Amino acid sequence: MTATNQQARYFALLPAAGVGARMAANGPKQYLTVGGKPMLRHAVDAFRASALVAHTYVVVSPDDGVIDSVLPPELDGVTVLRVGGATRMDSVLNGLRALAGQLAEHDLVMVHDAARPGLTPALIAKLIDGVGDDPAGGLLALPVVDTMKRSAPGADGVSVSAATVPRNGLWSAQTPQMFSYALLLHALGSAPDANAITDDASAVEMLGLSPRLVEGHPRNLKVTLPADIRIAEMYLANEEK
Ligand SMILES: Nc1ccn([C@@H]2O[C@H](COP(=O)(O)OP(=O)(O)OP(=O)(O)O)[C@@H](O)[C@H]2O)c(=O)n1
Ligand SMILES: C[C@](O)(CO)[C@H](O)COP(=O)(O)O
Repeated sequence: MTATNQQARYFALLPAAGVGARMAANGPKQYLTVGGKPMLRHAVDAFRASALVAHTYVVVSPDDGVIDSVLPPELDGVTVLRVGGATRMDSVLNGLRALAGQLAEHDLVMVHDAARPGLTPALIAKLIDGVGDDPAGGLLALPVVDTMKRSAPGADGVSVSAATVPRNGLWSAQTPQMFSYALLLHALGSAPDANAITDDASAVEMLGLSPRLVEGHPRNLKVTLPADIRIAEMYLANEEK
C-alpha cells in the first residue's frame, strides 16, 4: 500500500542491531532465549497480536546471521530491515529512511526496543489512547519511585553521593515511543549530537516539543544486565491483560 492521504496508520519499528555488551552473553542479547523463545520475538508477537498495528519492521545489522531463523521470511505482519547502524539512533534513523515512500508523513511510528520483551497489546493500546492525536507524540514511562543520587568520584575510586536529585517529576522512559513518521524523521535527522540522543523523545524535545508521558508497566523493563533475564521471565510467565 503506497503512501497516500488516508487516515493515519500505526506501525512498529524495533531497533534490534545492538551487541548487548552489558549482558556479556555469547551473542547479541535480543536472541537470548527468554520465556521460551528468542527475546525479540516477544515484542514482535505483541505488535503482531495488536489489531491496531498495521505492520512491524525490525532493524538488524547488515551482517546479522540469526534473524531469519527467529523471524522466518514467511512470517506475516513483519519485515526485516538490514540497515542497523553504530548507535541505536542510527539504527532507528536508517530504518525510517528505508521506509520512505511506504509510510505517509502522518502515519504513526512506535519505536520499541527489541530488548523489552514484556510489551503487551494492552500496553500498545494504552500508549495509542494516551497520545491520541497530540502532534508532540508520546512514550510509555514510569514515575521514579527510588530516591535519585548524583554520583561523584570518591577516594580509592569509589563513587560517592554528591547530591540528591529531587524525585518529583522524574520519570523513567520506556518504549514504545510514538511519533508521526515525518516528525521523527526530521527530529532524528536534525539532531545536533547523536550521543545526546539516547531515546527518540529526546530528539523531538530538541525541537521544542513536549511528548506525552503515558504510564507503562514494570514488566516492560529493558533487559540490559544478566539479572534482568529472571525478572523478565517472571513477568512473561504472567501475561497481564
Ligand atoms: N547500534 C545499535 C544499538 C542498540 N540497538 C538496539 O536498541 C535497543 C536498546 O539498546 P540497548 O539495550 O543498549 O542494547 P545494546 O546496545 O545491544 O546493549 P549494550 O549497550 O549493553 O551493548 C536494543 O534493542 C538494541 O538491539 C540498535 O538497534 N542498534
Ligand atoms: C530508549 C530507552 O530504552 C529509553 O529508556 C533507552 O534510552 C535505551 O538506552 P540504551 O543505552 O540504548 O539501552
